[in-house]
Amino acid sequence: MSQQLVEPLKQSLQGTIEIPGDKSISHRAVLFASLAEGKTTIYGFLRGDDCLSTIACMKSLGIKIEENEDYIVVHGKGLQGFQEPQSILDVGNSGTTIRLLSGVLAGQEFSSVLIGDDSIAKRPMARVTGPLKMMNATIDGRSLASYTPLHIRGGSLKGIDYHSPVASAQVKSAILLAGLYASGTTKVTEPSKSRDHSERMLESFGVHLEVTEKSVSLVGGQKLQGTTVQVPGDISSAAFMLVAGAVVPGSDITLKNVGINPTRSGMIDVLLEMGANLEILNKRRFGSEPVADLRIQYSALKGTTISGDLIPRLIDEIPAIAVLASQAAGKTVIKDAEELKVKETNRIDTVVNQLKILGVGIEATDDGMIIHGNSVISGGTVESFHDHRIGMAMALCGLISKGNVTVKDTDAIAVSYPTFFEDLRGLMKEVN
Ligand SMILES: O=C(O)C1=C[C@@H](OP(=O)(O)O)[C@@H](O)[C@H](O)C1
Ligand SMILES: C=C(OP(=O)(O)O)C(=O)O
Repeated sequence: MSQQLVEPLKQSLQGTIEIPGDKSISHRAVLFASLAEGKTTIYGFLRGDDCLSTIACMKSLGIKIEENEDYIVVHGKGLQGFQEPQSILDVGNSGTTIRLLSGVLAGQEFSSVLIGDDSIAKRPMARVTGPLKMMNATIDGRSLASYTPLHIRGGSLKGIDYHSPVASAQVKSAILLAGLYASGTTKVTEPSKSRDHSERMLESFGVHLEVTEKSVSLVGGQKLQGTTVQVPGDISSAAFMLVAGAVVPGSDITLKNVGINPTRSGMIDVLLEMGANLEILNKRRFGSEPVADLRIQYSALKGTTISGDLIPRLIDEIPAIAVLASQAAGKTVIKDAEELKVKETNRIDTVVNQLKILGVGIEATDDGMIIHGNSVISGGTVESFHDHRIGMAMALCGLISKGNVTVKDTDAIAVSYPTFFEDLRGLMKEVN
């Protein structure tokens, strides 16, 4: 098993790095480009394990994808261009791949089987297979298609007006993708707005959608046209570097080309609320997505409460936020975040249990956690449990601990941020 020893820093973090491509947007770029007619060129694609799983699945469905160092080219075949896969489609560790792909496969007359790793086997699929079955897809799987392996045979779909019980962009996107194949209109309404990358990107491929505060609808049969996509840096990866800059004394770092889509930027709101010295510089657009450079300098922080509609805007950043909160003055309360329980691990349990091992004052609650600030991180050995975000959060602790922190199973970090340790080391080199 891979592991990394992180030693307490004797210096501050300084310098500028470019954050790797956004994982959510990279998945969508390959998937939508495959559904489109003609060629799509994607710049800034994240070569993380999850997005590579999406590429592998699209190749198994007969799509030609050229992978170059700086860009990839997808030769889309249109909505009806996929071929029946010759073998099982393996999504690895990626919830986004299996859920979005299920929406596409629901529109295909052929049969496909989807599996993933041990983590995927525990993640709920009924939230996607339920509405897809309402649209007429035939889907089987463990516990009535609640868990993998999933067997999907689609075709002849009808549009639905679906009220999702969870704010989930994966659910919303899967239904909208199936909606492209359905007769009539498909509409999804959510309890709070989830990330809207699918809506923005479908529009740039030429699809017309009706968007309101909490709902999206589209009419089936619309064609996608190949285009060029420039993927912004992933704010969920940037979050770990932002926390490092905020908590390592004397630090001053700049992260370039970070996506600041308002449905994803809850981390920025939280940092500012906690008193971080954060500047949002050089705001501009990469296609339909807003980006900026983020400069963060070490400063005193205070605890906060994070709840309600803010949660979907920072759900993947909570492991990083827990580390940030451990260094703030006072208590930080995170609530309404039950969704953490169904990520790569139960992130309420893994964050709380691993941070406790390192000496952080932290308690789990039913829907989140309470983190006690001014915690002294003593050091020790912790595990990622093959959850990339847990691995990175624990590594951050090593930078500010009294003793060394050993993080086990750090290979998992390649799921979303393959150059994490390299980038951190880069910021250590450019020293005072
Ligand atoms: O659509 C996406 O790209 C994602 C949506 C979120 O999941 P849910 O849709 O389950 O909320 C997020 O946690 C995940 O990392 C990526
Ligand atoms: C939950 C995550 O991803 P996915 O659902 O795609 O596995 C994540 O990246 O934190």
